[in-house]
Parts: sequence; structure tokens; C-alpha cells
Amino acid sequence: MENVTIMDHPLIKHKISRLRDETTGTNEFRALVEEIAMLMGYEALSDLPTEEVEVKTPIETCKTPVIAGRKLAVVPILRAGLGMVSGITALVPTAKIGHIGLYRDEVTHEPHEYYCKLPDPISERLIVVTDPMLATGGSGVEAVDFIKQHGGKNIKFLCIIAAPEGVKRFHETHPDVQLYVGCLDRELNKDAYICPGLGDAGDRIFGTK
Ligand SMILES: O=P(O)(O)OC[C@H]1O[C@H](OP(=O)(O)OP(=O)(O)O)[C@H](O)[C@@H]1O
Ligand SMILES: O=c1cc[nH]c(=O)[nH]1
Ligand SMILES: [Mg+2]
Repeated sequence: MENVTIMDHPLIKHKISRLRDETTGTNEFRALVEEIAMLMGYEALSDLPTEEVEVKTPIETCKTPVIAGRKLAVVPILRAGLGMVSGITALVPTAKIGHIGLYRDEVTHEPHEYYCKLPDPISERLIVVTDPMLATGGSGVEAVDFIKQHGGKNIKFLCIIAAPEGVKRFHETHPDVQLYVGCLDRELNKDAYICPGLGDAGDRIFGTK
């Protein structure tokens, strides 16, 4: 599928396996989510444009590349997406941060919006949306709908674990958005949880039940 990248790096694989383990506690879980986001961000930002600037080293003056004009916005889907933000801002500290609050109804599994605040104007920025889980795809699709309604055009979506159903729905709805997936899991269960997955990402990051 064009615009869908499944990560294939042993460090990401190892860290995702640690995330899955039900005995992994909140501290380690949070650190792992941040590290995986950084590794995935490194890959997702590999096409950032650069421009040459002049720098004087202790030896001589040279032309050397720096990240060019394009500004970055990181937009986590609350709550769980928050856990990935620091991994991206470690790479690009000047990034602005927007927030989209969505929760999934436990019965219908439909996403409900409760908050949206994006850097303005969003249209000029490269937007990296973060959410560890892409299950039915409903939350991811709705978040990107909001961003596009606000004028966002250049969007990448980073999720750590996805179900095939979610990838299909997301890609069919937003084929222009580059989707990066840490690991593609088997399927959804009847409660729309990802199998084998890691359980409820938000609860595991924030230590709630
Ligand atoms: O693809 P979907 O079927 O929409 O499911 C994925 C969504 O579910 C989780 O959020 P949740 O509703 O648990 O909110 P939380 O982050 O506040 O826990 C997860 O972080 C995604 O946002
Ligand atoms: O498996 C899942 C599905 C949705 N949200 C989660 O946190 N985990
Ligand atoms: Mg949750």
C-alpha cells in the first residue's frame, strides 16, 4: 500500500515486545513509548528538506546542510498520543504542539471529540499526528478529518501498533496521509481491542484503569 510504512528495525521490534508484556510497569512503558516514537520519528522525518548554510568551523568556512523552512507541528490524539510527543520534540525541539481530544465509546467504539486546539495557521506546517494505537481506525480518521478542516495538508500519522482493519480504513479515507506503523498486529477482538496488542495504551501510560 502506497503511503503505508511498516517499521522493520530490531530496536523498534524489541521495544514493542517489552510494551506488550503485561508485567511491564508504567515507568518503563512510558519510557518505551517515548523511545519508539523517537525511532519512528527519525524514519518519518527522513524526507525533511535541507538547505545549505555557511558555517565557520575552527578550521575553515564551509557550506553545510540544516533543516529548511518547513515548520513542524506534533498533534497527539489524547490521551495516549501524548506519550509519543517528547520522542518527536527531542528530534525537533522547535515543533509546535496541537491537541485533539478523542475517546472511543466503549459500546459503539465510535470516537467522540472533546477538545481540539491546533497551531495557527496549520496549513504551512508539516503535521505529525501521534497515537500509539490504530484499532478500528475511527479515532485516527476523525483526527485527520479535523486537521484537514482546519487547513492541514501535509500530514504524517505515527502509530506504534495497528490492526489490519484500522490500516485499511485509514488508508482508504486518507490515502494522501503517510502512515507509519511500528507493528501490524493480527486482528481486532469483539471489543475492538488489538490482538495480541498491548491492552489499553492510555491506561498503561498514565497508570489508570
Ligand atoms: O482506532 P480506534 O478504534 O478509534 O481506537 C484507537 C483509539 O483508542 C485509544 O484511545 P481511547 O479511546 O482509549 O482514549 P485514551 O487515549 O484517552 O485512553 C487509542 O489511544 C486510540 O486513540
Ligand atoms: O487495543 C487497543 C485498541 C484501542 N485502544 C487501545 O488502547 N488499545
Ligand atoms: Mg484508552
